[in-house]
Amino acid sequence: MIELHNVTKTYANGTKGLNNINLKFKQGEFIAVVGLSGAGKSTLLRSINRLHDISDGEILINGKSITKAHGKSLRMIRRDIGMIFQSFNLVKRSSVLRNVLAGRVGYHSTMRTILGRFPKEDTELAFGALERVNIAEKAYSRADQLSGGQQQRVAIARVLAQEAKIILADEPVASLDPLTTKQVMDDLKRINQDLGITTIVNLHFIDLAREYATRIVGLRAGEVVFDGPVSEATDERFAEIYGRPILADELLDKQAVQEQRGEVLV
Ligand SMILES: Nc1ncnc2c1ncn2[C@@H]1O[C@H](COP(=O)(O)OP(=O)(O)OP(=O)(O)O)[C@@H](O)[C@H]1O
Repeated sequence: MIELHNVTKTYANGTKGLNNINLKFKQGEFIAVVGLSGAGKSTLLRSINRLHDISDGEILINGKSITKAHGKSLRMIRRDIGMIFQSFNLVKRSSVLRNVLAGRVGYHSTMRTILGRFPKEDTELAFGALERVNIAEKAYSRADQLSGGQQQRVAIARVLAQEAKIILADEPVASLDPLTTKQVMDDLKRINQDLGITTIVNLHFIDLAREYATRIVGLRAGEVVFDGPVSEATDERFAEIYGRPILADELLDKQAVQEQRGEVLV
């Protein structure tokens, strides 16, 4: 369970990234967070694993306050939370396997991980993770020799090797083409269903959010303006929330169709 109680994040320049947010996410949920650019989606995800310190309120992860934790207890809470980024965040010149093993650093001493001495069980875990996202054959390739979709799968495998109980994915498909986007979203969904990992994904495309999530949270100007099941997250409802109709570039399928036809997006 992830609980946000009256969470506000004010940046140093006075901008309110989040304004008095209250949310609860149950174990195993697949949540899509949607909203226009600047709505606070990244701030929300980065606050949950405390990449950002919040200014007010409290965030609890399985009953433990990540807001108040420090030292070893903070590291222990963070070990259960895996992060996936738009830009993959791999060590490009390292092998795929080494990148996936990086998910194990929270379990060992710094010296051991610097020397790259991971136990045999970790290597087995890493291969299992790569198999789950269907790229075990790439284990010894250099990360930067892989396509964007494959690199994002390595990032997913790294989170699996971490044995994370929560996955936070910040626009994980924003750098990918529509076909690869669906493959990566399929991986995230399968992992969510097979392993019961709570998954929170920031998405730009509303139709993609509807296709994969079970619950949608809509943000506007740092506030929750929608929180409900996919069935209620209609284009009409979002048009109301955004104060204007949904644009083609907010729908993946429409965008793909228009791109194929060589049409200009409106
Ligand atoms: N480091 C920062 N300093 C000051 N303001 C920031 C900082 N990071 C984000 N903001 C502001 O906080 C608000 C929320 O930003 P955030 O990046 O969370 O939005 P977002 O919904 O993820 O948007 P995008 O899809 O463009 O990434 C915006 O007004 C943004 O300009």
